[in-house]
Amino acid sequence: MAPLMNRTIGIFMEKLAEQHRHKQPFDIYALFKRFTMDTIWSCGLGLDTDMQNNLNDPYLVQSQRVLFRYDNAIRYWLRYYLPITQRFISDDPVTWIHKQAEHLIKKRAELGDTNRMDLLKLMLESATDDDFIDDGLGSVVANADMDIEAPLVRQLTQHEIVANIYLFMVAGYETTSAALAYITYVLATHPNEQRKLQEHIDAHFDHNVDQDMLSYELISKMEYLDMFIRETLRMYPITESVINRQSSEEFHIENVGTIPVGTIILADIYTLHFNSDLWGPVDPHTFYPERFATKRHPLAWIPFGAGPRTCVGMRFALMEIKELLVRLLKVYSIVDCGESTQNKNGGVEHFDIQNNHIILNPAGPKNCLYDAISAQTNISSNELRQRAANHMRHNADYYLKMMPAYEILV
Ligand code: HEM
Repeated sequence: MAPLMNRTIGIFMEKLAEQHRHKQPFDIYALFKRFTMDTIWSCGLGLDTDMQNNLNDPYLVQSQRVLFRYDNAIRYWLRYYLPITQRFISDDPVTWIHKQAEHLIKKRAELGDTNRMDLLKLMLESATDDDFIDDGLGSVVANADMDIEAPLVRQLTQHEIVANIYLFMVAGYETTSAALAYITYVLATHPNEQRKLQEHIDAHFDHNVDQDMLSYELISKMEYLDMFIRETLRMYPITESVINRQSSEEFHIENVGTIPVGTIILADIYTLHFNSDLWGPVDPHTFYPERFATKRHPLAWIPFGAGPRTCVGMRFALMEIKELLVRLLKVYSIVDCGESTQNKNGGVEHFDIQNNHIILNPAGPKNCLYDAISAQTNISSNELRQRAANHMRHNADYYLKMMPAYEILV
């Protein structure tokens, strides 16, 4: 997969260089989104897309529409209740992607064995021609005799491969680009930590020799880089409402009460990630990557979830983020353009960290999360921030008591 990712990172660096030539602040989050979409289609699904150059790329357009839920809901409603509108309304994006996925599988099968190592190839290698596999694992009813992990011999039907292609696209695009945006935000607002990270990268990299991707082995040895990303995801977890489970049996928690069967339990990730007992002695509100050098509770950090249903793309996402950051920070520095953009004399010289520096508009929490939700609802982003803060306060005590139960459940 490395050469495939190298290609999309290469294009990203070209786009960055183009922006750099303008010497103007810009929104790097938009570039991250195109980069992650390009990477997931290319490394995961075997297409040589060029979404970073071509904003009209149909895969980019349709994939982004999938994520715009209200648009889809209205489309569905119209097509269902007013069939006459079907002629005028284009296919919904989900169907479009499913059709493309079927086409991709067929094309790959016709090509036979190729050298291209991507997710699709791995899935096809474990495919079966059967339409349905009755292994009992599709059942939602808990079964004491059932293994938690699927047996290794388990094969994938064509339908499952199509569904997985779709799932990877949805799960792997916005998450990773938002993570990159938060990291950029932290870099811009913590110049000392940024310098430290750049020195760390320089120490592992020979600038004169290494132009391409770092090997998996080398990048795995870069501990500070790893801690930097983990600390960012601790403070800015992307998917705070995704990690939930349903209790399959009744259980009791001291000082809380009895939790009935079927209760949906949502992990309150903010409370967990900002708990000073779990993350001290340095204040959890301080950005301090070195806190990861100390061994913590195994469930204290869960931006990718936990247990058998943990994020399957975690390693991929971390690798993608690391490779991109190494390339980016080798050449550029990220500069907060908040006040400096207001300065008519230019703030560039002021932040002379490396020879080749750039002002980027860091897409921080403001840009990434609340504004995106706000755009899809009628709730202002300030109101959403307020609600999130209240939610965190309200849940703090309760969640702490829930922790041991959560440990059992995952
Ligand atoms: C920074 C990036 C990412 C974050 C923060 C993230 C986070 C998560 C979280 C919290 C879950 C739910 C886990 C649970 O309930 O315990 C999840 C599930 C999942 N993620 Fe990710 N993810 C990221 C990147 C990716 C990527 C790049 C892919 C695909 C290549 C991916 C594919 C999936 C899939 C398929 C699931 C469902 C797993 C299952 O239910 O068995 N994710 N992710």
